[in-house]
Amino acid sequence: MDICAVNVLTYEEFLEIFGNVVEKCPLIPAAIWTHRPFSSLAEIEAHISDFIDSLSQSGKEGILRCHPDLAGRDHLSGTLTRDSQEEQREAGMTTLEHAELSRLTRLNSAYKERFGFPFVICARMNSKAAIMRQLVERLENSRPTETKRAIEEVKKICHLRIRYIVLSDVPNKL
Ligand SMILES: NC(=O)NC1=NC(=O)NC1=O
Repeated sequence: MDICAVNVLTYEEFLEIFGNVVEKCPLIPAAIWTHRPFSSLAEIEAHISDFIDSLSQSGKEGILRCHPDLAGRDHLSGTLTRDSQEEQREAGMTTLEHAELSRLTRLNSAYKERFGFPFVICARMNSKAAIMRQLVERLENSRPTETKRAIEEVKKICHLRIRYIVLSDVPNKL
């Protein structure tokens, strides 16, 4: 799907395809629809990034809270979105040993306790070991630093989801 094809989509088609590029935040593509026609996919990503950056701290935390834990409740209950399910599978989150799962669950809880939002990382860009390492390291961050860091990960996830949509031409449903 090239940018010309994107620009002729109706709003409903655009939301159907791009609605989940930021996990469970269809408001964001709904909002940047205003800026069409887009000159490139990079421009779509730039508008999404600008929208996120314009949010208050609580708005940014809201986006982070829309993300499912890695190997967490949504994964265990089979209610992950298709995107998250695929990303978590690729990062080895669905084949954790019992001890690995226990440690990840404990660290995820400690992280959420400290920051009030879940640990978010672009799973497709990290191995299982790298994810665990980052979780331990980022637990030590200040809240402002960690909010910024987590939002950077949200943008990386968004970037890969948009690329996947364009390259695979597969509609992106919630
Ligand atoms: N808490 C998370 O980092 N979740 C996720 N990262 C991804 O790349 N996909 C997810 O579901």
